[in-house]
Amino acid sequence: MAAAQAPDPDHARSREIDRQLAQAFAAAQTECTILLAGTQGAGKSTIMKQMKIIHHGSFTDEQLAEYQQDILGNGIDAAREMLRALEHGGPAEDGRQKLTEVFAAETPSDVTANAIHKLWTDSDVVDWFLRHAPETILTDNASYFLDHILRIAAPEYVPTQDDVLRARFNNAKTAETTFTMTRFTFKVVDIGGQPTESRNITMLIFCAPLVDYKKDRLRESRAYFESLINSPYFRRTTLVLFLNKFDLFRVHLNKAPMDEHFPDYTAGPDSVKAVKYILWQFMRLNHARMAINPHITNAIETDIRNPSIRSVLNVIKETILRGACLL
Ligand SMILES: Nc1nc2c(ncn2[C@@H]2O[C@H](COP(=O)(O)OP(=O)(O)OP(=O)(O)O)[C@@H](O)[C@H]2O)c(=O)[nH]1
Ligand SMILES: [Mg+2]
Repeated sequence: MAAAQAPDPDHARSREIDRQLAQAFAAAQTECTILLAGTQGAGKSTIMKQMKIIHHGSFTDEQLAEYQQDILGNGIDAAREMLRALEHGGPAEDGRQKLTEVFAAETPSDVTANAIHKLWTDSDVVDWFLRHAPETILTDNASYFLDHILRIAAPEYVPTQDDVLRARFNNAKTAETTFTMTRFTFKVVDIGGQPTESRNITMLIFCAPLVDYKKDRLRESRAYFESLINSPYFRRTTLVLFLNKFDLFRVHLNKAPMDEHFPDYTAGPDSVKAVKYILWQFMRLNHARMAINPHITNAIETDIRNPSIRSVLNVIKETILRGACLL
């Protein structure tokens, strides 16, 4: 039987140094700054909303009520998008004409909502959109707001958490949030599409919308990613890549094959292979050879059985705390 090993004095000393460093670190830096970056519509504000929900609980009724007008605005924008889409050979010319007149005459009202609902549920319109898949023609969650237009236009309407996560707002409401864990305050700042030269950033989360594979916007997203991750300002920053909007991506893949946009892609409509290909497109820009943690995300997911953002955020917090020797 092997003799019990004597404690290694070097190891013990090393642990003690780690402990002292951790204490010094904790005393010196109790605030971690996390930057959220990405091109327009990538999902930064939505991720920030999820962080708020996870750390501060669901929105209060007062907070939800504040979003009422903006969400109705999302419904009206979605209806205008529907009209524009139907202009390209779509059916229901009379219904479209009627809705156009309502828009010209009315501020958003019951009449408007009824006219939108009537056109959106017209059987020819339903068939036409189903043939094309509404998610691929209309932006992001427009079809959700069209489905719910009567509810969100009702005078007594109070937004739900899902409505808030699916809506688009101007950045003023969600540009910064803080939450605490152990001795740390996490300050999350949405820097939008603006490159930053901030120092002492603990983590940079770059958000890339997978659905942009169909547009030049993926190129724009990659260029922004490349400039950030290779910047000397982030040499000591933990880098995270969120490949976001995976739910929409899966729908798009069936209607707009990847190889139509990337001739060298040959793995078909398999969404996992397609994501790996896009991930590779990002990773090959990592000239500075930084460690990058990629995650596939669906930022609107709140279902507890599929806690996409929640589990990713846990990994992120653990990574930060581990970096500070606190775990
Ligand atoms: N279905 C789906 N929609 C998403 C997802 N992430 C974001 N969205 C929606 O995409 C739209 C844009 O998301 P935002 O979070 O406002 O994007 P952003 O990056 O803050 O955009 P800017 O502030 O314009 O730079 C919103 O309607 C979101 O609800 C996702 O993973 N799945
Ligand atoms: Mg935003």
